[in-house]
Amino acid sequence: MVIETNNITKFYGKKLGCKDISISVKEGEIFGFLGPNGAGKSTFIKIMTGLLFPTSGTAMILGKPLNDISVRRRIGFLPENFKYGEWMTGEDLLSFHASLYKLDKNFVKERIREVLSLVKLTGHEKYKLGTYSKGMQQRLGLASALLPDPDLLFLDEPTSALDPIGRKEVRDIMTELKRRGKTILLNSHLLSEVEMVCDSLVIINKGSVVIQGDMQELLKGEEILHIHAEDISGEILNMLKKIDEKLVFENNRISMKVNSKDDVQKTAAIIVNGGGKLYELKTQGTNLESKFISLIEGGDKK
Ligand SMILES: Nc1ncnc2c1ncn2[C@@H]1O[C@H](COP(=O)(O)OP(=O)(O)OP(=O)(O)O)[C@@H](O)[C@H]1O
Repeated sequence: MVIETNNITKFYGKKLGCKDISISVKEGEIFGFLGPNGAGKSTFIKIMTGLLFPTSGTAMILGKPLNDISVRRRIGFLPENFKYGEWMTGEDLLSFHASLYKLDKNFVKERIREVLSLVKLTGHEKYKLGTYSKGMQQRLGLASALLPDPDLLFLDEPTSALDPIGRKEVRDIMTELKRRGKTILLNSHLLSEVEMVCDSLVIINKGSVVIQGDMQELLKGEEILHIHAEDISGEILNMLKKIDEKLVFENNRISMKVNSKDDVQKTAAIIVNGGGKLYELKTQGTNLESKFISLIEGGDKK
């Protein structure tokens, strides 16, 4: 495991930041770290990157305990809403960060050339940051986090301010980094994006873990069936309600939950054998957004 935490808890005085967070992040995966505003995500990321001390709990990062300073060189961090001086050029910024990372001077130029190429900013390094678009600034932030060639990257909302093209560019970089064997912990509110790139995820709410696991596993199972049919009798409806008692029937359209492929086939048979005219039947898997909302809202009602 690249990250293994054990009951990480942080109190700011009496105020809870996060509580008993135990997660496992595997090598080479993109791990989604999700939760509503104020859930405790930034608190946890700050603890992992050494910017905050936990009140209690332990963690191993890249095989070393949390407070081991040697690990910091192997970690890259792109904070949320970072802001750099507009008067600097891209090259100035990367050189400055390379000196903070204490990179070998003989190797800095070559490394800057590499990270610029990775984030597709080659040729822009002599321009001032004030002339960069938000997408370019974000990619430069990523380039800076990549300078020490980290094994583990923490990305805090890397695409929230970007348009769809900018998001795709950052997504492509994440995929390329994963291809190179890097591990990424991604904090994002853009759930469709998380669904596209992440292998596993954790959702936290009010400081605590609500659910965690493999993305495919978490989204497996329940599917929604959308049906267009005419001549749906009360008898057909009653039989369909045995599959989903909360189904919705309106204007010759039925939406219902099914748990297996068998249920899909059974549904079609009930309609056709009952004399209904079936025009369309399609399945839609549970998406991360609906799962997220049901978990968070369900938790709030408790
Ligand atoms: N420096 C601080 N002092 C006191 N309370 C804090 C501090 N930083 C965060 N908190 C509190 O800790 C809780 C978790 O905040 P945190 O910023 O970690 O959440 P988050 O999930 O990152 O939220 P967002 O998605 O809005 O960035 C919140 O209730 C917040 O008010």
